[in-house]
Amino acid sequence: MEQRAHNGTGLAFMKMHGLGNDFVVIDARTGSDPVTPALARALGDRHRGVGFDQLAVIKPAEGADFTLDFWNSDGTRAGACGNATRCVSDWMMTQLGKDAVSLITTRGRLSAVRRADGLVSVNMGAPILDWQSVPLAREVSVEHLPIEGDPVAVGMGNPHCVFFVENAETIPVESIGPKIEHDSLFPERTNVEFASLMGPDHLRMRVWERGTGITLACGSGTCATAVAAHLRGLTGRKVLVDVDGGQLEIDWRDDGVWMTGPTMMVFEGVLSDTFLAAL
Ligand SMILES: N[C@H](CCC[C@H](N)C(=O)O)C(=O)O
Repeated sequence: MEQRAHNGTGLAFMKMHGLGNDFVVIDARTGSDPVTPALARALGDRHRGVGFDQLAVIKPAEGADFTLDFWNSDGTRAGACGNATRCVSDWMMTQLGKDAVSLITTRGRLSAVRRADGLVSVNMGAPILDWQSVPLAREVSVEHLPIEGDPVAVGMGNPHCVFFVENAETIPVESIGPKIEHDSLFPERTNVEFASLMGPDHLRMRVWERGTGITLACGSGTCATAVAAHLRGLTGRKVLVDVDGGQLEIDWRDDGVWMTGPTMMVFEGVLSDTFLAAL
C-alpha cells in the first residue's frame, strides 16, 4: 500500500462549512501529506465516506502561516476555494492566537482577517482577466465569450464562466452547468455561475462547480461574479451576493478581491484504519 500518514491510529480530520459549502480539512503541518486522488474520492463520497464539496489540506509554509491545498470530490485538484480559505483561516487564527493570517495557495500568497463582527474576510487576490491565464483555449474577449448566453470568463486561481440572466432561480443549473464545465473553450474545465441583479450592488448567484456539481455557495465563484458584474457595468466594486446557503460580501479593492462571510466548525473526527486500508 502507498505510504500514508497513518500508522494504526487513524487519520484526524475536521468538518467545516461556509454557507453550506462543506469541507473536510486535514491538518498535515506535521508529517507527510496523506491525500491521494483515491483518498479524496473515497472521503468525498457522501454515503461511503464523510462527504464534502472540497477537501482542504493544511501544510507548512515558508514566509506565511500555512499552505492550503484543495481537492474536489471527483479526486481532481482545485486551485482556489474561497469558503474553505475563510473557514481554515478562522481556525488557524484561533490556533495561532492571531486576528490575521497569511497563507500560500497555488495562486500565491493570500491573507485573511477576522472582523470585529466575527465574520472572516479573505483577500482572494486580483482577478485574472487575460485569456491564457484563465485559461481559455484560444484568444477571445473574456468579457464576451463566444458561448450562447454571452458569459464572462474570470480566473480567481480557478476558472469561472459567469452568465448574467434575468432570473437565476429558473435556470436548470444541473443540465447547463456540466455542459459549460466541459466546453472546449475551457481546457481545464470551468466552474459555472448564473447571476441576476437583485438591486443596486446586490446579486443572486447559483453555481455549478467543476469537479463537484451544484453547491450551496462558492466563494471564488462569488468573487468572479462580482468582478464580472462590475466589468459589465451592472454594479459597483462592492456588492452583496445571495447564494443558496446565505450571503457573501465582495469588495474588489486595489489590492485584490476581498470576500467576507461566516465560518462554521461542525465536528472533529478520525478516519478509521479500516477505511484507509480499503482505499
Ligand atoms: N467552493 C470553492 C470553489 C471550488 C472550485 C472548484 N470546484 C474548482 O475546481 O475550481 C470556493 O468557495 O471558492
